[in-house]
Amino acid sequence: MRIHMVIQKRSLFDRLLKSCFVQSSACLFTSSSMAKSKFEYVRNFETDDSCLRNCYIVVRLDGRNFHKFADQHKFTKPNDNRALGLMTHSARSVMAGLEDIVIAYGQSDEFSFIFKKTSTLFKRRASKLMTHVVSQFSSSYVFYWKEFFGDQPLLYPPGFDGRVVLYPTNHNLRDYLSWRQADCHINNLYNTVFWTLVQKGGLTTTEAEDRLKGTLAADKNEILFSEFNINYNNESAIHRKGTILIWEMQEETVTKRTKLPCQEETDVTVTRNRRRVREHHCDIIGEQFWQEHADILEHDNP
Ligand SMILES: Nc1nc2c(ncn2[C@@H]2O[C@H](COP(=O)(O)OP(=O)(O)OP(=O)(O)O)[C@@H](O)[C@H]2O)c(=O)[nH]1
Ligand SMILES: [Mg+2]
Ligand SMILES: [Mg+2]
Repeated sequence: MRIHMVIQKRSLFDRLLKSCFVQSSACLFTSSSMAKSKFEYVRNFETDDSCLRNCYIVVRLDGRNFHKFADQHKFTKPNDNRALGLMTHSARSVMAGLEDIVIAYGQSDEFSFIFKKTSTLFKRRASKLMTHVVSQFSSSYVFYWKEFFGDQPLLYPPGFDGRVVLYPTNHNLRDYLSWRQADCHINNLYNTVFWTLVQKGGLTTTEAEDRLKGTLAADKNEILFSEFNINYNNESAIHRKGTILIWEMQEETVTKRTKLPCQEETDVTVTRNRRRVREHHCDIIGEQFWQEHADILEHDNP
């Protein structure tokens, strides 16, 4: 009985204390619109992560543990076009929402988004830029999953990591993109030979691995050509080169039904130029792509 009383007193005391606290803190917020709460100082713990001016801002995301994710969702080997299509569709959704992205490049489970040098989006704060890109991409990946994978259910929520890298010159940025495309080429050539040896050559995965140990690109091309009559250069460009997304002006013709005063309703054809994201699967290491799309890169600073 005594214990019960003590507990009751204690909870009454707690409630009183709580109500006092709520009233006093409410006071802090409402007494004057200029007043700041005593907690305001914690803002100062935030660090300034704004990206250096005059640099391209690259946000690269990459699927978390996609080796396992691909196995569990029965991705075809070495390349799954449903998976690549979904990656590209999600990247388009990122670009559509963030117009300062001038080019994006994707392969395998990764995508890089390049913001123009002069972008002032989110005050160039790295964390804001990166989280917007990665969250928009991730939610799109899940949202559009069924459109690409049909009856294959999504078994668990996939995750993507993100990083921000700054490149001060066009030369650096082009080398960055060349690095990613070279990576795509190296991995795809290896995977193509590896899975051809397994799927068409009847080798076990261990035997195929042993066979490829120490081989150069020329050796891999030779195995494909002489043993399987496959010319690697004729393999699909999306797998060899990856995916490049850029903005391009596209003429769009729409028919509108209009009615002028004192006239009957008529169909009027209107043509306008619209900015659209276009997909390419070409070489971006050489000069040609950059000459054909000279507006992507800004002039280097003097
Ligand atoms: N079968 C198949 N697997 C793919 C495809 N695209 C990506 N993957 C898998 O995804 C992996 C991506 O490589 P990484 O990003 O280096 O490795 P990860 O397993 O995602 O690991 P972390 O990125 O470090 O979390 C590849 O090694 C493949 O196993 C595809 O089209 N088909
Ligand atoms: Mg990954
Ligand atoms: Mg990867």
